[in-house]
Amino acid sequence: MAPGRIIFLNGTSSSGKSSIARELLDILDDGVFFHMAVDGFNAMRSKRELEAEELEAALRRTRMGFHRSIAAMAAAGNDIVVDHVLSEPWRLLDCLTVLRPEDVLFVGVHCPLDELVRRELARGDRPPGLAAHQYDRVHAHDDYDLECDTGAADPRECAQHIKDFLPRRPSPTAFTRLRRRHLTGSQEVLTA
Ligand SMILES: Nc1ncnc2c1ncn2[C@@H]1O[C@H](COP(=O)(O)OP(=O)(O)OP(=O)(O)O)[C@@H](O)[C@H]1O
Repeated sequence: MAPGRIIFLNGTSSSGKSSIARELLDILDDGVFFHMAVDGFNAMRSKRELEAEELEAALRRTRMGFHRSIAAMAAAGNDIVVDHVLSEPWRLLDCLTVLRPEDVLFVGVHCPLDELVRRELARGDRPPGLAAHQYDRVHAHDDYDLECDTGAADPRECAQHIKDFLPRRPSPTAFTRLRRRHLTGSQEVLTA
C-alpha cells in the first residue's frame, strides 16, 4: 500500500494554521485528506488537575503520541494535513524521526507579530502573549519546502498556493535535508 502524503503546517498560535487546514480539506480533490491538529489531541486528555511536573510529562506524551498517530495514519495510506507548533527543538526532532521524510511537504505559516497579537486579543481563547512567546522559536530550524504569510494572504489563497505546489514538491524535501542535518545514523534507521 502506498503511504499517504503529509502536508505539515507549522506556525505560532493564531498564525492561521487551522484556517488553512480547513480550506485545504475543502479544495484538495486528489486523494482523501484528514486534518490532524495537536489541539485535537490535547482536547482528548482527561480534565483532572495535574501538578506541574505531571502535566509536563503528560503534554510530552500527548505530543509524542500525536506524531506517531500521524505516522500511523499515513502508513495506512491516508493523506494528512498536520497543524502543529514546533516551539521546542525536540518536537521537530521527534517528527523527523517518526515521519517518512520524502512524504512530507513542510510548510512554514508566518504572520507579523503585531497581527498575531491583534488576532490573539480578538479571539480571546488563547493566553495573551502565547504567540509572542513562540514567535522566535517555531521557525528556528530555518528550512521549509514552502512558506506563506497570512498577514498578506487569506486562508483560501494560502491553501490554493499549497495545493498548486503539492505535485511539484522538491526532492530532497525539507524533512530529508533536516534529517541529514539533525539526526544521527541510528535515529535515521527508524523510518528507513
Ligand atoms: N489569513 C488570515 N487573515 C486574517 N485572519 C486570519 C487569517 N488566518 C486566520 N485568521 C484568524 O486568526 C485567528 C486564528 O486562526 P487559526 O485558528 O486558524 O490559527 P491557528 O494557527 O490554528 O491557531 P492555534 O494554534 O492557536 O489553534 C482566527 O480568528 C482566524 O479567523
